Amino acid sequence: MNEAASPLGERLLSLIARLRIRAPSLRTLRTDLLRLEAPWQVVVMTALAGLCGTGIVAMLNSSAVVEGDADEVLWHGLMFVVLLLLYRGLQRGLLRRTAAAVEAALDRQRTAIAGKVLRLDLRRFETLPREQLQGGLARHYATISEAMVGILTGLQSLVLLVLTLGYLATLSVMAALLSLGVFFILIQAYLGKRAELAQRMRAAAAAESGLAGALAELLDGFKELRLDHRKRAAVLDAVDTQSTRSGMERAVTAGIFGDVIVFGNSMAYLMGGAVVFLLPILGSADNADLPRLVAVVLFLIGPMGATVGAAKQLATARFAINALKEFEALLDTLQPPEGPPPSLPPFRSLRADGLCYAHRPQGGDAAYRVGPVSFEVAAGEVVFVTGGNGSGKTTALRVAIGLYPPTAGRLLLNGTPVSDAVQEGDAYRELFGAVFADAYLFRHPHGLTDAQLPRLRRELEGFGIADKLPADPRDGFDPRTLSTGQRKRLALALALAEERPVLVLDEWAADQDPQSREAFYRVLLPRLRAEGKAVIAITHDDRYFDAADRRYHMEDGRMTEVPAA
Ligand SMILES: Nc1ncnc2c1ncn2[C@@H]1O[C@H](COP(=O)(O)OP(=O)(O)OP(=O)(O)O)[C@@H](O)[C@H]1O
Repeated sequence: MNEAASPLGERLLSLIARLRIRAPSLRTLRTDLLRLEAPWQVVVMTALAGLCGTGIVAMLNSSAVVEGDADEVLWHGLMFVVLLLLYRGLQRGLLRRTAAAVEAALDRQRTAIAGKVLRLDLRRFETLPREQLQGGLARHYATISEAMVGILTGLQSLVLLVLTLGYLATLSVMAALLSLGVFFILIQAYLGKRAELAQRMRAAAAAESGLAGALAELLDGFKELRLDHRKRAAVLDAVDTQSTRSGMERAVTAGIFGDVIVFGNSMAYLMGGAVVFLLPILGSADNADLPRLVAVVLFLIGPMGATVGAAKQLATARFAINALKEFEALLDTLQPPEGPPPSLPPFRSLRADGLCYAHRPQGGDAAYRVGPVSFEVAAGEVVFVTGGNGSGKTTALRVAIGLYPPTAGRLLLNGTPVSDAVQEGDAYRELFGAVFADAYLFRHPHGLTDAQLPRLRRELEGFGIADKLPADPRDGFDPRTLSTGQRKRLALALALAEERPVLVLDEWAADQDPQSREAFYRVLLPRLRAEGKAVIAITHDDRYFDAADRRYHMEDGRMTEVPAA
């Protein structure tokens, strides 16, 4: 579609992000318009719609209608119908076109941000708060979409307001000046509340994040909560506290907006009052003109209300657009350098030589250190990594397979040191097929080629779970319909089907029944060895330590080689 190539949506979003309501002066108005680079199609259509709207008022209010000249009335009536149709067509076109363009821009923005999140390395990804990720990938877009129609209608109303004021000036300059004065008072009232509004919106966003955290506990811990009424009460209490806080913040924000809107409405009536009661005193209008002037002023009330009402949507959308911008800027600072994808020689061996790594919370001291870690594995070898809970096995392997960057030491591939650029590249990480202890299963066999599907089927049959998946796994499956052990089998079958030279397994057999565990150590591992795979397996199964060619033991983050059996 045309929209995809057009930057209209992006320009509208940028316009909204930068749109500031401030005390108007000709100088700021001019620089604003230049800086905003408002898309000309939208400007032209808005101006035309505004002209039509003003024309409608002029027709309704023409002296001919007031004086009852039949021919003129007919002519003005026809003009009225034409203008009304035009006005409706332009408004509809404008709303549809701009809404579609903004949605397309939001779609592109979300895809770009998701791409940037996916390029992050694991260490940096883990530093991003969950709420910020949810906002940057989902919540803010909905907020902007919902605010869009109100903002666009408000912008149209503002143009209509200005043009109708111009029309009013042709009837009575003093009446137009009085109305303009009232409008300025209204803008000043909004400006007086702006700082408080911004502060309240930030507080509401923080409260919303707290609520999202409490709700995540309610959903993720549902099973545990079903078993314990005290836990349920505690979680409900947390949800209630956060929900009340969030609701209060929103109510205060709505109250401030409400004040502005109510003030705006009364100001609009004040405009009518000023014209009726002040103009004759100021001697600027004949009493005969007053009904026409009042009619125009009353007509201004609608657009004025819509313009003031749009201020809330504008502030909300601006807040969300700026939050997205900040999130994207943060992602940009965390992006790894783009290097040419290095091609690697066929895998023969991998050696870790004194690798070290420190878990470091953002800006803080190292929370936990792993290292030095040294081990070796070659094609056709099985090595085990053993050690107590928290001794650093998982972390050590994450460093070795390129998920965490080492702070010291080096990796050697086929005896050649692996450069930082290679270690950070996809080609290095794609040497490894992995089943993590908390393996995540996608609903489709992403990444598997057609040629790899027959192997997947064979492995699924070998694990006795072929009937749990559709005949063609590309049709998708629901991992929740599998037991814990079956999920691990599916994860291993998928990893085997990928045919990567090194297989990394984190306590894979821990969830398996005794027969499957026996088959894993006595049948599968020898088969993989015979296929020429290198296998690195973390295990606590001391009964089967003899199934490895070598065993490395970890204690307090340090790794040493010990006899396999
Ligand atoms: N993201 C993190 N930030 C800070 N510390 C962490 C992080 N991940 C792990 N740790 C710490 O690193 C240490 C090693 O964890 P690791 O998961 O590597 O242990 P493990 O030997 O695999 O344990 P287990 O056998 O229980 O799986 C633990 O003390 C853990 O608290």
